[in-house]
Amino acid sequence: MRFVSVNGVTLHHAIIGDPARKPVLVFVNSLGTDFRIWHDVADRLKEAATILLYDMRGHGLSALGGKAARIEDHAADLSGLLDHLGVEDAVICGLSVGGLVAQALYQSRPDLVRALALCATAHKIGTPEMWNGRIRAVEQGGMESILDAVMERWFTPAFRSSDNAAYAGYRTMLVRQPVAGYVATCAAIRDADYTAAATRIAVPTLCIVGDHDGSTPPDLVRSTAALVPGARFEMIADAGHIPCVEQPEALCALVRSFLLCLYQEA
Ligand SMILES: O=C(O)CCC(=O)CC(=O)O
Repeated sequence: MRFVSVNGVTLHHAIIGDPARKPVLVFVNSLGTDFRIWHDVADRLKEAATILLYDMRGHGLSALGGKAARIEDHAADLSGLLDHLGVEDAVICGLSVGGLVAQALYQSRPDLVRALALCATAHKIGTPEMWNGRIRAVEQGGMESILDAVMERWFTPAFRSSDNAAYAGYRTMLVRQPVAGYVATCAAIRDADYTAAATRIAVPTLCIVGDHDGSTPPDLVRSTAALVPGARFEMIADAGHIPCVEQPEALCALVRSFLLCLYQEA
């Protein structure tokens, strides 16, 4: 467990392996989660890559930061963290809003990005009306008020069984995220549109989605892949919005073969 101050924000992160060793694989969490969602994936991929995990500001043990952060501010946090660690070229795997941050990082600091693994994410997520409604609900009723609806988008019915302890754990993860961090990140997603930027991505890109994803459905992720020149699209069976939790083995197989192609070519 490590902490560093970047752009005046304390970021909680963890490194598995030596950051000087390639490839470095960075995982960026989704809205309402923290880097523990990557545990099963990191464990499986630690032989293939050095792994960097961090909590986006306003989530997990990272600080909220002093102002309403846009996706570009989150990308600046990530570039600051990579600069601090001396990582010069990394594969960025971002889940949902984490994938928006990955796209923003590529826009602002393409020198840091060897490739993109865009997981359950898109060039644009949701509508302003949807995000404003979500923000209002959380401000008025707290995280509990959205819990059941979020879980239906995140996980398949099979995972949402009452005797699944992991399901209970991820419910707790969501309700324990700070309201201020959650709301600020909803606003950042609402205001982000990488449609034009996606057409200018010139690094290898893998777009992945779960077949039961209720937050960024397969057709949306497929349309993002179609915007990015040469991007590959893959769908994982029996997974909702958080395939790193529900189907870590399938996700790892895709990421492992992506890494293999990248570093064999180099
Ligand atoms: O997961 C994200 O980062 C944003 C997409 C979303 O709305 C997730 C959810 O359904 O709560």
